[in-house]
Amino acid sequence: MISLKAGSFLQNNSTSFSGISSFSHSQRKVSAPVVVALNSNGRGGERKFKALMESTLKEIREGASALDMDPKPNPGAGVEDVYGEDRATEDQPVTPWTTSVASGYSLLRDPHHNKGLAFTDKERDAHYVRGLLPPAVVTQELQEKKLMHNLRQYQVPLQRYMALMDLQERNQRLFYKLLIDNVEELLPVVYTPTVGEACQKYGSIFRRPQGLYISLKEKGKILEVLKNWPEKKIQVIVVTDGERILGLGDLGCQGMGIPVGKLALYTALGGVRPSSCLPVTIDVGTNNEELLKDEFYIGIRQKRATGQEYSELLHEFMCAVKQNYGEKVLIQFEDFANHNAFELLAKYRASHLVFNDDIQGTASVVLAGVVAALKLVGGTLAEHTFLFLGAGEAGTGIAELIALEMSKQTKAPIEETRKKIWLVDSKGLIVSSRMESLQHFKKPWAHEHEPLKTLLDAVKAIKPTVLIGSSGVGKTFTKEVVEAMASFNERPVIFALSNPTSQSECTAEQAYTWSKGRAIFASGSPFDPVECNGKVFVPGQANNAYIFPGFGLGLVISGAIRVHDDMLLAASEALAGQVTEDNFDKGLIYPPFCNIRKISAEIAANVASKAYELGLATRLPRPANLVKYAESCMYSPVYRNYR
Ligand SMILES: O=C([O-])CC(=O)C(=O)O
Ligand SMILES: [Mg+2]
Repeated sequence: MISLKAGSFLQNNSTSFSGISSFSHSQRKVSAPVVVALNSNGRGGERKFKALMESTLKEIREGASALDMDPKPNPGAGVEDVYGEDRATEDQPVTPWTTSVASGYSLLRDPHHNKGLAFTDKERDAHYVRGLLPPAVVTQELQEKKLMHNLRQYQVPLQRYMALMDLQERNQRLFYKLLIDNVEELLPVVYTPTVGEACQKYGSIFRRPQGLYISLKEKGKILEVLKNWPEKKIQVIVVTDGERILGLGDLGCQGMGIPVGKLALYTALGGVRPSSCLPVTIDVGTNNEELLKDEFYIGIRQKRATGQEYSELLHEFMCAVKQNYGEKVLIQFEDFANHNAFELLAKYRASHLVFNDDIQGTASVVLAGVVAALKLVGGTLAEHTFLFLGAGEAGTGIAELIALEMSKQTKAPIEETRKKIWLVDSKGLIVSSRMESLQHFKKPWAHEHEPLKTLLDAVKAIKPTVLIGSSGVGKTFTKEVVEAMASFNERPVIFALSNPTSQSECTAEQAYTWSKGRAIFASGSPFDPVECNGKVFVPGQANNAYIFPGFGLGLVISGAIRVHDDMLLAASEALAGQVTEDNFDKGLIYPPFCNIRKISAEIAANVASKAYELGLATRLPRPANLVKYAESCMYSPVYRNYR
């Protein structure tokens, strides 16, 4: 039994040699190695293993609990916590059935436990790392200071990205500490816009796999592939098929940067622990000719599979995930092309815990921004008129959520409230005479109007109070468009949502100068503050990064089994509620990102509360104070002491 377990450890971890050698270390001198208890459910075949291990592990168990657990409140003896792990208590210590062992050199090479120069002298002795490090012992804070200093030396954003990815591979806790403490500075590096460039060059900068690759070659074997992933307790999966990466189009297998980046934010911004996160890229080929010809391309070299071949692979994936991780694992769809995104969401929302960030997350964050903006411009939602450029996932997703909220507020049927919202696509204003040729997700927006070809014509005819860009095409909010908005609105609300920065419909500077400083502006990718007529304007970042980490945390802590639209409204309400008077005074419609963990806890609590109300939560009893509970569940990147 032991050899079987050791074998599977060998198979699943590239540290095979160290696994064996330090395991024998552990038999020689049991208090020496770092031992990590992964699970204590004592299931089936593992029982025997547990019994066999029991005597050996007795002495080293103290060390185990020091490493395994985050310093969090104990929800009760023998109680499974939200991470599905049993917590040790005085009368009921954790009894590990699976161990992985790392000490000495392999400990320094293990990003989950490596602390670099922060290993104390005692730890260096106890864990066989003495002499493997230079003599200085430093704090995590000093390491952080040094890394930030080094990062700032790089002028090229992609170099910063690569340095951060290296850090994540080297020392996970330090990576998250850096990200959490410097969120405003580092978000544009690990996320939009730099992550877009990283995906474009992913084949060249690829060093180590950071997630699972499921290609057509894995058809029929997806369950096995999932089992190859070293972590077993997965709670959040972000999956892409790479067909519409940000506004950059089809990047095939190189879209992996997106799930990796999104999940880094799940941990840093939402506190979901890194070991519970799984990035996945489904590779069904790419229609990107340049990539197909690129010798460094890392995906399968063929045109995209479509139709039955595509949906069978996706279905196998969805079933395997549920079979392997259960009902409560969240699957976040990210950057799928429109045609698949809507279909996948509709197909799986009743049977799986699924969430499409581009449709639903973006909708929730924009609704929050619009609600906050109304405090500055006045009027209720239903008193405003909305015009979108772009009728894809983001555009129709936002439009629908705004219509839903309007309908809740006014009690008017949603068919009525939709009439306050107009969409322009590549063929012009969406109107009823185009109904026949429209894709199904555009049909609800085909209102009675004469056909109009351009955005400018539509702006002049519809006279929207709120203009939202979600087209993925940059520079489309021209001077004429912004000036037209400013001609009939005292405070035009303008959201340029497309990512990365190169695809933004206009820049912050353009919005402010062309509107003579009157626009209330937010964008998907970050822009620096702008000075206009002697005044400084701080643009908002209407990015789904405000929502998905807290939203996911809310689902996790309540054990939700399905996503309901009311949860999106709950998330949106919580976010809008975090904008302070002080923020409004500065013209801000989103709270600053530096408070994001607090914001995420509020969002999580509101979402969890809705899950309980709707009877979709399985974690019982409901914690009395959901905000406090959400905060207590958040991952802390502070180093642990290894006794
Ligand atoms: O990643 C982002 O910044 C927002 C997003 O989901 C997208 O643009 O597809
Ligand atoms: Mg996206």
